[in-house]
Amino acid sequence: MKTNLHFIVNPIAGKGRNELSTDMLEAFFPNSEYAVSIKKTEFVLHAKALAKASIEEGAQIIVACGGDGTINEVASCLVNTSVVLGILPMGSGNGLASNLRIPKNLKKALNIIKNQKVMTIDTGTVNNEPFFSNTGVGFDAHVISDFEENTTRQLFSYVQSTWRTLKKYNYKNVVELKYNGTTELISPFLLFVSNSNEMGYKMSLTPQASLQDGLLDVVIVPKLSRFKLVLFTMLFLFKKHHWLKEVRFQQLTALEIKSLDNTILKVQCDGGSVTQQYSKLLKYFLKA
Ligand SMILES: Nc1ncnc2c1ncn2[C@@H]1O[C@H](COP(=O)(O)OP(=O)(O)OP(=O)(O)O)[C@@H](O)[C@H]1O
Repeated sequence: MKTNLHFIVNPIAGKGRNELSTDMLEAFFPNSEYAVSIKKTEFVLHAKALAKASIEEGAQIIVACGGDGTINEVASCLVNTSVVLGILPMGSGNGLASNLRIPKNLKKALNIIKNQKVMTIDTGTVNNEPFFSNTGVGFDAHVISDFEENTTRQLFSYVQSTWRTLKKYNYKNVVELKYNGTTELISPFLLFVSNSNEMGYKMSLTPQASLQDGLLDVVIVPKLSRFKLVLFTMLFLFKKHHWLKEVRFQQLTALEIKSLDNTILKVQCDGGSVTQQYSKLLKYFLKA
């Protein structure tokens, strides 16, 4: 019986203009052994609808071709199913693919799919919405929110968004955190929850995180002085932010973040979808 293999391509991810040639796919996946289907996303969340349709069409492997946002949309539909997720990194940061050591080189990445090297990874949820790489409430969410308004999706756009956010970010929010039997109040600069050891572009707030350890790695950073903010940024670039005493790390399987002043929290989930994810109470869980 032929393997039913579907590719869902986000044409605007990364540098944009992403395409897959049928000829190239046929060379890897001959018609005699595979029934290949290629679908293109046309709008935000389209990958989700296409993945659901592919499952109904009997796909056994669905390949997300894009960045962490595309992977999130496709993989969300595959959790707790027997359908296998494939990844062709075509995004900007490609954090999850990099953590999984999936090369950006198309042919090498296709070889991994062809060899059907399958592994199981942990899945996090925030208010029941799955995430696979990371999510956050705080500075990262505001950077992503600014980034979403950019027309280009490249490293320079992230740098611009980070700079703009640094200038305007304020710390009015007070939130209550509940985890591991502890409750604390914090006015956060950063509350970053990660399953993966990479955010993209080889950068990481949680280099020690593992996709298979059954734990979420959380970085908690309170409001910082301007001097400490610059220091934090410099240290982060060299993965040395743990040198600052204000930076705390936790490993956990459940976390609750509650906005105490009734402010709606801005949330980023796998580097996108900020507008879908505003809430006053966020419940995070890890499903190993
Ligand atoms: N045709 C389209 N037009 C506009 N947006 C789209 C289209 N297809 C998909 N999208 C949206 O593009 C967004 C970005 O996708 P993705 O995260 O995969 O790329 P990226 O941001 O460049 O990469 P990374 O997340 O690795 O940095 C997703 O939120 C997705 O819903």
